[in-house]
Amino acid sequence: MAGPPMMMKFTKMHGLGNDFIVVAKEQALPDQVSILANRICDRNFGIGADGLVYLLPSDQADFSMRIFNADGSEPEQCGNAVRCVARYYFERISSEKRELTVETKAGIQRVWIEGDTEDRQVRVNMGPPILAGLAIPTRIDAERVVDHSVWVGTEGEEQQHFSFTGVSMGNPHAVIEVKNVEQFPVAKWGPLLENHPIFPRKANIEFISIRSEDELEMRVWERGVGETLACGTGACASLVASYIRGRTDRRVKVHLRGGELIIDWKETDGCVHMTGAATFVFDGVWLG
Ligand SMILES: N[C@@H](CCC[C@H](N)C(=O)O)C(=O)O
Repeated sequence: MAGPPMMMKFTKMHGLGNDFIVVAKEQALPDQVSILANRICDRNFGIGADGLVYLLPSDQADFSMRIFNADGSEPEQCGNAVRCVARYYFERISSEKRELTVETKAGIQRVWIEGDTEDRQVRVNMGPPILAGLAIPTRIDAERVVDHSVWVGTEGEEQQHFSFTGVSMGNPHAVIEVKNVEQFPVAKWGPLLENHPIFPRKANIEFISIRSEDELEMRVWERGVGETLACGTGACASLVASYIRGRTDRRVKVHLRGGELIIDWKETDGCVHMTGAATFVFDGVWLG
């Protein structure tokens, strides 16, 4: 661990409005990186972002990525951040190859840089979903957690019933189908579900409405962040849950508040591929 940076160069990027402060060319994480993430992601007193992302050296892949949520917690995975740092690496560090490998806490991922600068898309193989209850993790000892009932609310207050399907894409997700996701009070029920004791490491909560067998709408309450405009792993989890519940095909377009992602759960190897935009916003210097 290195000492805290006084001045730190960063690049602001986003994947469909899921925004990150990307820090590259450091050799190691600074001390107290969680406190830094919490301060720097603050939208009033910091730069403002959903997460702080470090692009670091790796001896197993082209580079490694560590991400910290806005509350300072470190998730295992982040689909939109992987796509952002892959684009960063390709355009700012080495454009030698369009197929890259990225080491994350959830394993090594393969990423493809597709299209021209104007219309650049980034595809990532997010690996196979984890469906076993205890592995997601949930407190349910079952091979799959499909349409499992939970009640949320506090004693004396309004109680609400939900049916969720559990999926891990390296990080834990609970997917809930609702009638009209656009009108759904995500900020009311999201935090109660995120912190429900059925999820020992909390969970990201996706609320979805199915448009057709190949299109769905999704809003997300992210663990450690709150409602965000998009979530890559959440979109993958939503497709997996919808397919195993017989509600969609294996390939869908996911409409998020910040844009669209194409999610494809390949029959050949059981891996979930995600394709979408990753966008540069600006470069800056954090004065700590
Ligand atoms: N926005 C992300 C997921 C970020 C991590 C998440 N908040 C967690 O704690 O698991 C994505 O694009 O996947």
